[in-house]
Amino acid sequence: MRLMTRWTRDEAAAGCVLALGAFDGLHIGHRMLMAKAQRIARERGLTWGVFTFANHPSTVLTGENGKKRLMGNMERLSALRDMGCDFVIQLQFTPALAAMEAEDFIKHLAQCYNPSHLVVGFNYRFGHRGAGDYHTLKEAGKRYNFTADVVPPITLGGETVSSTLIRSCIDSGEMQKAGALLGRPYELRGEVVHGREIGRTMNLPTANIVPPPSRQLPPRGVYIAQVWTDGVWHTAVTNIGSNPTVAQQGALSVESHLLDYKGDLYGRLIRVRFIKKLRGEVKFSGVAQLKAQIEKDVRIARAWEGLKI
Ligand SMILES: Cc1cc2nc3c(=O)[nH]c(=O)nc-3n(C[C@H](O)[C@H](O)[C@H](O)COP(=O)(O)O)c2cc1C
Ligand SMILES: Nc1ncnc2c1ncn2[C@@H]1O[C@H](COP(=O)(O)OP(=O)(O)OP(=O)(O)O)[C@@H](O)[C@H]1O
Repeated sequence: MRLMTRWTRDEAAAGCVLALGAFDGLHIGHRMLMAKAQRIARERGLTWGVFTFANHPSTVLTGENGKKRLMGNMERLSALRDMGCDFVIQLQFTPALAAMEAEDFIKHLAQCYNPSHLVVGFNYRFGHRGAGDYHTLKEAGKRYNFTADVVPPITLGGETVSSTLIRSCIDSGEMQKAGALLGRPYELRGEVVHGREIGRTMNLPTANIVPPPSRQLPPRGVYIAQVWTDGVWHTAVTNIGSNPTVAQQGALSVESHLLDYKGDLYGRLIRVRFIKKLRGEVKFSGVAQLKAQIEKDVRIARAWEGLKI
């Protein structure tokens, strides 16, 4: 899979099928759209690619920090590669790009990548103040020699799937619903860093990661989780919080106790998948009470592991 990060003419892309969008999280709606782009490309013997942005457009459009991300760029690129994508055009969304008129945007797209077909969703907007939509694309295609397809809303349980809906599920701890909309459990990745090393004194060692501030975090509390390390998924209990029982003003940490795992994880890359929220974070009167509660959390996770409920 090739990665392009600039608006430059790319002869190799000529004639391709292109899927356009912000594509944060690669949820089941995004995947349906991409499956369509891939199917059309394969039927016509063409390559297919994704046109997207390295930063979420909201980082420029809202003037604040923008929407929290459901996926890091590396994670997204590796998922797109696994989906069989031939190339990704991942540009920086800048104020200049936000100010580009819809017609100019199409002109740039046509001149740089010369696609023969575009695939967008029903609510895709582009150009200054979101003036362009799929009608604009279809019309412009007559002049720039491409056709365009629009994907109708993909829904789940009567709701239109969207990155916004998934963010709000994660924000309220509805991890099972978030997982259903994503088509996989919500995941954070990171290198295991050193904590206070109190966990091991309770016989409950934890692997701590520090997700980037740009990532959407589930609310503070304890979760049944799965942790990936060295190619194996382990059932785990994960706490997101500041450990009020043992810390005065602890920083927020994401720490997982892997069931039935012995080994040194410091410095390793782990993936933490959030399956189900069990409870909120509690300030216990002492370490003994905290330990008893975590052991209870572990028993629930073990029962889940047996049943996979
Ligand atoms: C499953 C799980 C649940 C936890 N629940 C709480 C909690 O409710 N209250 C709390 O103060 N700390 C909680 N903790 C955090 C512990 O205080 C922390 O793991 C312990 O102090 C070890 O920290 P360390 O990794 O910095 O050594 C929890 C940790 C885990 C793994
Ligand atoms: N549920 C869906 N059904 C069909 N197409 C979709 C769906 N969700 C997104 N798309 C399309 O996928 C592309 C990427 O859209 P985008 O990343 O803005 O998705 P989104 O989930 O709607 O995000 P947000 O909630 O942040 O607006 C667009 O072409 C969009 O129209």
